[in-house]
Amino acid sequence: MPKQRRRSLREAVFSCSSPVCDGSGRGGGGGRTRNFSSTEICDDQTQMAEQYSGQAGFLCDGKPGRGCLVPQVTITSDGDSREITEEDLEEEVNGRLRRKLSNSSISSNGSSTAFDESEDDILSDNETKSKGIVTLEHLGDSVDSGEQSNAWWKLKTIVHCPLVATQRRRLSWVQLAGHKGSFKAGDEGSILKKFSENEKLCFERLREDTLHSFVPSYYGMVERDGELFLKMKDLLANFDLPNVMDCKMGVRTYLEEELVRARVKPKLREDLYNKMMEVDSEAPTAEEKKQQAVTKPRYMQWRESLSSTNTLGFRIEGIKRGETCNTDFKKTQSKEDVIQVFKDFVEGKKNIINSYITRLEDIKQALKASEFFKKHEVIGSSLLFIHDHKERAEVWLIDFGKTTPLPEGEKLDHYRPWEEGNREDGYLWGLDNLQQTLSLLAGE
Ligand SMILES: O=P(O)(O)O[C@H]1[C@H](O)[C@@H](OP(=O)(O)O)[C@H](OP(=O)(O)O)[C@@H](OP(=O)(O)O)[C@H]1O
Ligand SMILES: Nc1ncnc2c1ncn2[C@@H]1O[C@H](COP(=O)(O)OP(=O)(O)O)[C@@H](O)[C@H]1O
Repeated sequence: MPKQRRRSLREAVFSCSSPVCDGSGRGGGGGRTRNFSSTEICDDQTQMAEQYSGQAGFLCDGKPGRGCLVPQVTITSDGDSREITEEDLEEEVNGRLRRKLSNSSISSNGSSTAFDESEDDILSDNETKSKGIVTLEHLGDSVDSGEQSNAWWKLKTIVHCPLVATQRRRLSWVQLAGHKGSFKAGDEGSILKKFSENEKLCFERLREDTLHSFVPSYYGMVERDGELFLKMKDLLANFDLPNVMDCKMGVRTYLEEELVRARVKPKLREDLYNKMMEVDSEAPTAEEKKQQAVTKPRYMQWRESLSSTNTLGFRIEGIKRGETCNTDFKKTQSKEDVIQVFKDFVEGKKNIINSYITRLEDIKQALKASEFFKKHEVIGSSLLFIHDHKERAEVWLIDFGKTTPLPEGEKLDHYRPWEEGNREDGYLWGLDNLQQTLSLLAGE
């Protein structure tokens, strides 16, 4: 998700093109979240809950032999959370909201369009960098150090505790990709994702689209502790210790405008250079080594060519399987490797593979019928695969932070190869390949 998400509540409220909350009550109404009290869990876990309390969340790391930190969002110090309502509009008019939010960390000079920051504006602080930045120190006790050479990390402390189902669920929420600190726990069955104007608009448009039943329900904007969030259905909520896979779709993972921006005003990124070096110290060119930095498109293109993004039109970002989690798939490129990863993920269970195949076909039909899909460049969006031991299996479309509308009257077919200017994303080509991959697995 792009960094443009930090905008003031004022801008967000006034730029809202449709009613702020859908009024469906699906998200639990008042939006006040429930504190995870340590008295609700067994004594052994009290300390753990306190330790996690207030963290932004755990994130899978992606480094071989480094930790995967699962459920940060599940136990947060709740703070005050409320939905942004029509009343806020009035309060804003009366100038009171600003005072209420005087300690807010939201920037008050956010941009007016979704992606109009210069390269310089993008990501200068650690907090907003994407996965790979992990609050490892907080998970020390739950990581089995005997497995440090293994990309799969156990989450022993977390899942072996004698908790009731809801508590177990809360403790097993996982963020497999994306930006550290993006998510917080919402009230029952919902999660909060850091506000992005662009993603909000997508959610609003998707409500009216054929795709709506394949996208997490959107419950509107909420404000918590002075920060804005999008409230949505927690797709893991109805599963018992689910296995989860994030597959990033498309042949391209950056926006054309990011490319243009990098050309006009290149921003050399040391953090991306370091991420590159961690995977392959031979990857940077001599010049990049000298600069100890790369541009974002260069990094993104390298990630695409290393993984299956360019060759298959999708890539595996991360997996949680049982008690373990792995985001070390940066070099998973060949069809055979991808099949093997899926095979391990579904533990060879045909029912699950078949449910996934059916669901993907339904998704494809919905995409082909979707007005939204025709008119949007879908970049960086993922399919989230979820199943559990009862062999329930679902696939959902998530992450619309970089899904952008085309100019009026233009359409994409999502199959054509990308050339700069045509804005094609290869989404359907990737979906065909994904379906084919699962069919090959089903036929084994
Ligand atoms: O997966 P790794 O190799 O860590 O690279 C990440 C992902 O591509 C992020 O996309 P996503 O959020 O879809 O996972 C992207 O965020 P954007 O979505 O903002 O492009 C990050 O850009 P920066 O956040 O600029 O570092 C980039 O560093
Ligand atoms: N609605 C949801 N329900 C459950 N998990 C989710 C949901 N949305 C996102 N996630 C988890 O969070 C991760 C990152 O989400 P994403 O929207 O891609 O964040 P970002 O915009 O920071 O890239 C996903 O890989 C998935 O594990």
